[in-house]
Amino acid sequence: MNIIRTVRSVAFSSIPNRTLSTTRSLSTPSAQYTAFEVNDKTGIATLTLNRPPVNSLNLELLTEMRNCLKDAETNKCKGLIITSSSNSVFTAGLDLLEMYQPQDERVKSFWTALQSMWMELYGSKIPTAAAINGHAPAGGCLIATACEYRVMLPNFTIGLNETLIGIVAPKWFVSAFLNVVPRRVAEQAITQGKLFTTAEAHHVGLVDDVVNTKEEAIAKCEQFIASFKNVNPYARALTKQQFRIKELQELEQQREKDLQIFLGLIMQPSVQKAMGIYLEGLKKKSKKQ
Ligand SMILES: CCCCCCCCCCCCC/C=C/C(=O)SCCNC(=O)CCNC(=O)[C@H](O)C(C)(C)COP(=O)(O)OP(=O)(O)OC[C@H]1O[C@@H](n2cnc3c(N)ncnc32)[C@H](O)[C@@H]1OP(=O)(O)O
Repeated sequence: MNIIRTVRSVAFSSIPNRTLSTTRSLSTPSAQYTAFEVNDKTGIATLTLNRPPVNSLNLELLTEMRNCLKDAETNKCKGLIITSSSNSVFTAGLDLLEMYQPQDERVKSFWTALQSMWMELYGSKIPTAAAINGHAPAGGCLIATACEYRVMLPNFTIGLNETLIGIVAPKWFVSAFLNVVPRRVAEQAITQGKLFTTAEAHHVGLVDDVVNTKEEAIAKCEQFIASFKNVNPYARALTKQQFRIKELQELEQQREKDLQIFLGLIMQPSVQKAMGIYLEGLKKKSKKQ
């Protein structure tokens, strides 16, 4: 048994407030794209996405995220904060290269990993918060809306822009978005593929707060998590479940169908063509910078 395994077995509810070190890493030695740390004093876990240049969500990153989410719950962390190691991108959403001219088995594992990660995050028993310290299009917005609280830094963008790429945001992407913004705003924005600026996102309620630095964003998330300190965690988890069970059950029961719909859509020649053009545009823009 290595040190990391020993740490993993610690339940944070049993750690007194006066532990010596500030944070401890729970990342597995094989973690490539994430850093996962727990603050000894608060018991709050921070999952930092770290896949330069833009944290695009590939199979490996999604799998690591899911493992961290499970660990946070198993270790009875007081809450979980998701953030990014980049100064300008929270996550660029799904890795388009996983869906463009994909390999059969890999693309299936990729979508299945996305479903699993989302169900783990959306259904997490512990309080979850997103410190959005950069752009959060599409899959980035999906992660943010799966959390219970969002705080964002100024002058970035967030939203479900799938229609601009010629793809469709699945129902479970939409339902989480609908939890935080009014239906009318959601329908218009998602059909337009609208990316909201931070200020617009705050105005429509897509993010709860706006702050100027990553440190302030983390502090806001900690405050949100601390707001449950007098609440029974079991009662809290069951109450949260009542709000979220419908979407979770729906996806759980329809996982295979959802996968087949995804494959059917992305494998259409017109969709592949649109994705290719979009990727080309991103590459051209990146070369100009
Ligand atoms: C009847 C129907 C029922 C419903 C059916 C549903 C079926 C389901 C269908 C499928 C659903 C899929 C859902 C998809 C969700 C997604 O998340 S798709 C991804 C969407 N993401 C984006 O559009 C963001 C694109 N990226 C950007 O806009 C910018 O990169 C940025 C995030 C704003 C950052 O800008 P900047 O810092 O300037 O970086 P760049 O220079 O642009 O990029 C650097 C390199 O990274 C590459 N890249 C960027 N984003 C991605 C990405 N998402 N995937 C892969 N690669 C990406 C970019 O090309 C650059 O590469 P190089 O040129 O090689 O350096």
